[in-house]
Amino acid sequence: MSNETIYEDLLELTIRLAKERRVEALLVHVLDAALRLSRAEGAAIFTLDRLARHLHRVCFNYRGITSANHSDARISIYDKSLAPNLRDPATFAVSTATLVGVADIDNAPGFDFGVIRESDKAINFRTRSVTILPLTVDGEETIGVLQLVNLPDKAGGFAGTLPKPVIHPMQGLASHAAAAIRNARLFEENQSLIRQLGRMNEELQQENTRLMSKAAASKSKKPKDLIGDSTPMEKVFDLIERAAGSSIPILLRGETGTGKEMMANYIHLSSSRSGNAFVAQNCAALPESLLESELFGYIKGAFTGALANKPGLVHEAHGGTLFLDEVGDMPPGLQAKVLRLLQEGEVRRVGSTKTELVDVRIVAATNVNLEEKMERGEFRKDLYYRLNVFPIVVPPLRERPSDIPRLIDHFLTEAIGGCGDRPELTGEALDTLLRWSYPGNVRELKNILERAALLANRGQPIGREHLPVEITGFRDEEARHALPTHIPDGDLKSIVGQYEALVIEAKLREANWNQSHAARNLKVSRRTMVEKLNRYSIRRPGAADAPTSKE
Ligand SMILES: Nc1ncnc2c1ncn2[C@@H]1O[C@H](COP(=O)(O)OP(=O)(O)OP(=O)(O)O)[C@@H](O)[C@H]1O
Repeated sequence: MSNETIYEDLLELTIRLAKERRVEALLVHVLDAALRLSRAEGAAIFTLDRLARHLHRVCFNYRGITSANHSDARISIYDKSLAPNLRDPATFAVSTATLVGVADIDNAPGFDFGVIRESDKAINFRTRSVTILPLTVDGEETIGVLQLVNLPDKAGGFAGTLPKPVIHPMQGLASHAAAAIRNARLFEENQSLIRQLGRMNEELQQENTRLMSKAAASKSKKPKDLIGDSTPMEKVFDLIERAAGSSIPILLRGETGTGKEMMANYIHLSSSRSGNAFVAQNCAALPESLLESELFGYIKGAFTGALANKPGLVHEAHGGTLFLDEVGDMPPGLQAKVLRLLQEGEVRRVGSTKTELVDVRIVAATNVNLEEKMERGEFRKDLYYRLNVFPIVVPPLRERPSDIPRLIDHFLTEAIGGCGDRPELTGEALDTLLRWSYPGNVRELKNILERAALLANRGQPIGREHLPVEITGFRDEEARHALPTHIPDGDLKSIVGQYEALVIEAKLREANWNQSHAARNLKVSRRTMVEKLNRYSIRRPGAADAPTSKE
């Protein structure tokens, strides 16, 4: 092989190595070039592991039998007594960073060729001579060895070593190969670190999002005076928070006094509109014409007394929230106007021919059965469907008794208005409050406690005697169903009559003396109810007349 060919080969390899970033492909190039240059029968590359304890054969080409995979073939750098293993020619070359050339392995007593013979057996090969070049980077760090086997000898056999003119180029090849292998490994490590970092980054981002949503949830704008941590109320708050981000209309449903207005306010506070106004209007409180001018405003001269233009509540709520309480009682004429506001965002002031655009979110509330009203033609279907996009039902207090203790605490603190100590409750009074069914819901509890706080002497606890007779007249649910301990003498009809009177009275108290309500609960007609009230002379405490008329 001429010098020119050698250098051309080396140049080509250098170019290839510079381009190749995959370690395996690079090893194959190095072996090819080494075989061409040395004309050896086989070549292999061994590299040191991270801890420099073993040499691993990572690639070989013996008479065309190749492998570029990490194989199990490995040689220990240290012997059992942890001294460097200098008997094996490869570990000797790597430990001393010197070239080893053995022309005949059967006649080289200084070395142990056990590993070579073992691997020969595995591939049915016979190694005669071996030349091992250390793979050293920058003349400092040895990362492995290049092993050439069966170099040609002058006699045409394979007992040769590297001819002198090839030693130098071969060492050049080894040092290029060492640098390229190290760089490719660094590149692969970098890639895997980048992938690892990417995965860690993704995990961090997920964790961050989780923490942020947790923080957002704990930064909930729920006002402090909005009490409720029972499961039914948690569900309500969850729905509110879900809907808060959008501007869809919300319909709050629930009995009177359950806190619908407070919820409406909370919806507003949780939304992006919280910087603008929250405006509430009770639709049952005003006659139609007044309600219209209140809601939509008027222009000067629209009616007697309209001395100047006046904006309506919708204008005031621009950018914010308009709460329409008792929407079920909205007069039919106005329902069409509210529908237009909902659909187009358009309003027209009383007396004006011009329409204006406003941006308001509508939250409506009702304690009546809108579906029944719709059936009776008292509530527009289109408005119903438009309002009922996101209904939230606020449960009655009797369905969330676990909220009662905190509500009691809250209202008693409120009742003293920051003056003096909050009154205590006797166990009996607390028991009574916990057992009551609250037809008037939270508002009723609030009223009971405000009254009791006034009645109790300062410094004295609130007892049963400070609670309304309507509620102390009751025993608990079980007692109501159990037979009384004393059954009066008499015939069955009169005994049952006495119980009937007691039951009717109890139901009336429960319904706040609303006869129709009590009749409905007892599933009797109102006429039967009135008859029985007269028969048993039942009347509301404090009422003078006979109970035959309307409530
Ligand atoms: N969860 C609550 N925490 C504290 N106070 C409450 C709560 N719910 C209701 N209240 C109080 O009860 C009273 C009635 O509440 P609100 O007016 O919001 O009820 P509502 O359902 O809108 O009643 P209505 O249907 O009669 O208009 C208010 O004084 C309110 O402060």
